[in-house]
Amino acid sequence: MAEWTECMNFGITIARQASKVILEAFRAKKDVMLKSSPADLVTETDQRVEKMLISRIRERYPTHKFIGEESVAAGEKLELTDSPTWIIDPIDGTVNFVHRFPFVAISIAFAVNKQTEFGIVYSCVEDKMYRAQRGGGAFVNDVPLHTSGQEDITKSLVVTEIGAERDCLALCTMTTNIMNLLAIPIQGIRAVGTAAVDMVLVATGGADAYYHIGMHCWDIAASALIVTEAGGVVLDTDGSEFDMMSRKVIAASSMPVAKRIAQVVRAFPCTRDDEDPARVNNGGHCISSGL
Ligand SMILES: O=P(O)(O)OC[C@@]1(O)O[C@H](CO)[C@@H](O)[C@@H]1O
Ligand SMILES: [Mg+2]
Ligand SMILES: [Mg+2]
Repeated sequence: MAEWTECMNFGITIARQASKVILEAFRAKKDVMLKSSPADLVTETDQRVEKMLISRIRERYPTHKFIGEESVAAGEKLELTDSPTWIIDPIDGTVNFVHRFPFVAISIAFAVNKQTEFGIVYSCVEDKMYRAQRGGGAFVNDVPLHTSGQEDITKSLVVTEIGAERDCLALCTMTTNIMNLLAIPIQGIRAVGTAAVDMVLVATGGADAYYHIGMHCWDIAASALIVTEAGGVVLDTDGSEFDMMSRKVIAASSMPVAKRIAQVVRAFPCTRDDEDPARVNNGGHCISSGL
């Protein structure tokens, strides 16, 4: 664990440097481009920040590998090997960034032998640096994090997102999931607009669970470790073992809450992140039957 502390501290330093670029652009006029749907946005700042992060890391660690959201969008192969790999979302919450909705995060995970060794989520506008090292606990601005420990779904506040999909199957599936959870009943549904921040809210105890279908490994690899190091549970939406490439996740305060959500939530068909992009419709989004 201590072996990668120096890497994590470097990641925190460059996340703070990148945040300055994001916050300066946050207030400026933006040129917005579309990716896989009218709600899947990217800006020049996303691309510039990712290039900046990768070049600074590559300069210091020339043998390390990268999985970056915007590099993959530009055609780079998404492959997690046993090599030390930085998994980066330069701006998680680009729709928020474009609208100046004040929740945008830089998400940086670091994996070796396909196991996440540390995760960093920097919520830039809030100036909250969430971090965790495997086996070392989870922190926000150096204050220890603990989940709520809530075991009763009827006393739970659940975070999710509608995501960028706009086809009927995805929208029907996601709204039905929300309706079925509310009918249990749970005490509320919230959506921040960034999967990384949604998930670290579970680590803070401010939310009791987060679930989503359709996000990518770069959105959640860092926050998944932050949740487990804060005493939480991270599973696939079907209740099986979490796999950052599956594009389906439940993060919860406890196993009973996680399992209860897995009983209720249904997923729409989603190609894995590490599947051949040629098999994927909509340029990387989930395949739907187009009902
Ligand atoms: O594209 P971005 O900004 O990096 O990611 C935005 C995001 O957090 O929003 C969606 C939920 O609305 C998730 O699928 C995705 O993780
Ligand atoms: Mg993202
Ligand atoms: Mg992003």
